[in-house]
Amino acid sequence: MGASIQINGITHRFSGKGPNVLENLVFDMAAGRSTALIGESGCGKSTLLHMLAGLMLPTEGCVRINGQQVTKPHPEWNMMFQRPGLYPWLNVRQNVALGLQFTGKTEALAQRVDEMLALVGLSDKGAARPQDLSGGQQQRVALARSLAVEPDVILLDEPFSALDAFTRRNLQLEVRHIAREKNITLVLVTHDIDEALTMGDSVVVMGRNPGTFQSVMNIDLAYPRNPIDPKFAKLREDLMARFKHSVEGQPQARQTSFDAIANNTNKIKTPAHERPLDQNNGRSSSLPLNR
Ligand SMILES: Nc1ncnc2c1ncn2[C@@H]1O[C@H](COP(=O)(O)OP(=O)(O)OP(=O)(O)O)[C@@H](O)[C@H]1O
Repeated sequence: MGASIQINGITHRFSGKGPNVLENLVFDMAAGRSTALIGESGCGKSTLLHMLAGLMLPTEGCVRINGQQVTKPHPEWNMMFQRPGLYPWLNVRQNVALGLQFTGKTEALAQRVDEMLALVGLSDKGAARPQDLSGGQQQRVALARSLAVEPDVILLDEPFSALDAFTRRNLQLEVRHIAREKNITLVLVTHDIDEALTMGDSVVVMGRNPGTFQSVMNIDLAYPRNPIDPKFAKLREDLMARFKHSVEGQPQARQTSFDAIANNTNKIKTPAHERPLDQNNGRSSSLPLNR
């Protein structure tokens, strides 16, 4: 399991004469790595994620997963959204089984569903209806459904943003732990700097108008990561500075965006951690550094 992802010179316009929404994005993700995308609202994070999922094709360039050009969705490249997307007329077990049924992986289905429910800590909720579960439990069901098909890739579009802080943190740790155990490649879109630092092996900061990759930070911290660790705090400070730089670099800089992110984090003043972009995974990259 696990798949490498190549973002290969992606430029995108929604209409022929419209502006570039994304411009010349280049990035490689190794199999089993986790990459967090952060950036101002409207910089194109979700658009890019939809392209990784094969739900949308770029105007120029392409996405390759394990070397194959992505032209349509694939059952083993799973997307999880802010809303869990469960079917209310099915119980938890039936919701988890759905992914397996869609992909035709019905061998030992009941056993597989049991395993997945145990993995996400919901063994006692199989007969419950989704609407009788908490928001965090519903996201766990969605996670179990995603994991059941043994995905190579999970794409997360702000999946925990509607949850309370405690549940959110537990799920961040659990999803990262499970993905590491199963060598699943993760791509996470988030507005939450601590979430990016908790879950990402790399954090990519995007700029807006058009959407570009501004800088990449490799996060050399052991898992599980703890926001009160001084090293975590240093990385947070650096990432905040990079994010602020990306906002100020925009033609129409919007300080409010930066403030919104800044208010999401605990501020601890420490020197910045730096790692050059061209050391990313030991590969060269054409992304511009933003310092
Ligand atoms: N179907 C569409 N047609 C035209 N423009 C679109 C379409 N979808 C998105 N856009 C525009 O593309 C840009 C990027 O949108 P996208 O949703 O990818 O940004 P985002 O970074 O995910 O934003 P947010 O953080 O607010 O979710 C925005 O300017 C948006 O208005």
